[in-house]
Amino acid sequence: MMPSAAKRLFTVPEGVDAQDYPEYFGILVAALSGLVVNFILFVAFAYINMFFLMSLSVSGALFWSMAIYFVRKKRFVAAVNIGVFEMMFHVGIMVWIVGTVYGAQLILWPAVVYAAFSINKNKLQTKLMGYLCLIELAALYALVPEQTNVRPFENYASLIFLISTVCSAIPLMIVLLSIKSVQIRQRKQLQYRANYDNLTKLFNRGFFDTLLEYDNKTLADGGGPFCVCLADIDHFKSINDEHGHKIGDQVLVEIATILNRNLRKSDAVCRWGGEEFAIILRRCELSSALPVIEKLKNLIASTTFSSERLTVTLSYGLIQANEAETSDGLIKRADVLLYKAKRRGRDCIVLEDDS
Ligand SMILES: Nc1nc2c(ncn2[C@@H]2O[C@H](COP(=O)(O)OP(=O)(O)OP(=O)(O)O)[C@@H](O)[C@H]2O)c(=O)[nH]1
Repeated sequence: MMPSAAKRLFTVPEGVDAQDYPEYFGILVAALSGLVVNFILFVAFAYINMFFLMSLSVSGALFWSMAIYFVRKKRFVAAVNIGVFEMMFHVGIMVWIVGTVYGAQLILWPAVVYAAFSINKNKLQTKLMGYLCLIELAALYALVPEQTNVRPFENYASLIFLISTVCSAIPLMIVLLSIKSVQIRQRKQLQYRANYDNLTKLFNRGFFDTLLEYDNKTLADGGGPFCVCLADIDHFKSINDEHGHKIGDQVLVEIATILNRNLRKSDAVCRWGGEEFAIILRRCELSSALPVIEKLKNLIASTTFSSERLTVTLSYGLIQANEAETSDGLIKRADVLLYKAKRRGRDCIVLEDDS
């Protein structure tokens, strides 16, 4: 079982959005790794009585603890800056004392990448910190004389260099993979927002247009027939006016759920506009589409919506797609029928041959 302090540490603080989780955990894991590394260094230096380097590890641990504190306080930029500063400071002094042969300077590579971590950090600050790390790296190579005789490490230079390489590569990988997961999550979110309606989670109009064009092409290429239905909530304005927008939103979401659940997987439903929905019924003619829409109409009419237990009806315009018809033409035909349904007193389905 995870001890309660560790559990608390990995419990995301209130106010951190799900989209910021990779950033939060990336910074937290990097800071915890920094803390652990400094602890190990402290023990190692204590073992060989190197008191100054021990105190350096203590200061390093303090900086990483501060970084953890800031990330918990949702101050991601401050946490990153403290981490980068710790790495620069620590590496600079270490290399000044023991030289470059032991590879402590390699930790500046993950520092460059870590500098770019927080999304909220401005570009100039990120660039500046990255370049400072690189300038420090170059300066250490240029100014610090090579030393291979630092006691008691004189016979272990290549082994310590290998350990430094691994210890630099691991945080580099952690930071790069965290940045990658932030990127993937953001791309998925963008794709979702481009295709779906935020409130009802149905397809949005833009994506529906694309589907409709595809279905038109399929029909022209000899694919099966399909139907399109436009449906609009009746007197929705009065629901908003009498019960408020929040209840109006609830009604929209609940209607969307009914439409989605009661259509086949191969059909498609979208939020066409404010209180209007569009449906594609695939591989069916008007005679089989009508009972489906009638079923939806009856289901909605017999359901009570929202916490206010409202009854709601919709008006419907239903058409079958003709060959060589544009998406715009299809929607216009369905819209004319929907308008007719409204004029007929609402809560009804209108087809083209209805007089
Ligand atoms: N709550 C909520 N209301 C919305 C949203 N989008 C549009 N509306 C409302 O939907 C209402 C549409 O009103 P109208 O176009 O007059 O239509 P109606 O009252 O449904 O009347 P008919 O369509 O003629 O039956 C307006 O009051 C809009 O503010 C939304 O996302 N949430």
